[in-house]
Amino acid sequence: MTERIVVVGAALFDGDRLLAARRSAPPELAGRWELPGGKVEPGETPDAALVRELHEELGVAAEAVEHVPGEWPLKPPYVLQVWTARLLPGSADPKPLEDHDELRWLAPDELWDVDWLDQDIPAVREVAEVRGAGL
Ligand SMILES: Nc1nc2c([nH]c(=O)n2[C@H]2C[C@H](O)[C@@H](COP(=O)(O)OP(=O)(O)OP(=O)(O)O)O2)c(=O)[nH]1
Repeated sequence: MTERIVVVGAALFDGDRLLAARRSAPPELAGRWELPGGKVEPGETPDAALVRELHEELGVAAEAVEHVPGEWPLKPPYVLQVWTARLLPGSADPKPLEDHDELRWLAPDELWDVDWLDQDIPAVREVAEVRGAGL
């Protein structure tokens, strides 16, 4: 049995704009853009992990909204799952506190203006589809 560890990525929306985060580490990922998030810890639900990671990495209070169908392989044993998310009323604005050195809110026509990690491209495409479908 191979071990499988879920990494949750947040498709954090403000209206129709999606937050993209530029990684500052490790060297092989630095400079590329991703959905903020991280590894689900043992005993933790993915949506709780997402709320925790968004607080640690961006300093925001957010909630998971919907699971985006699909699962994308990362470097084994990791797999990426994605939830849409939104900021709670009164949350601070996101800041790149940990793991990232720049953030961008992308309008729908700017979705492909950043250099996403290769493995995030199919996930972002799926996010765009479910949002287009009115999720
Ligand atoms: N968070 C996140 N990680 C991703 C994405 N795409 C992708 O390949 N990864 C990779 C980068 C890392 O190797 C791994 C997640 O690591 P992480 O550094 O974000 O997770 P973490 O905060 O829990 O890490 P740690 O420092 O506590 O170990 O998944 C993505 O869209 N979001």
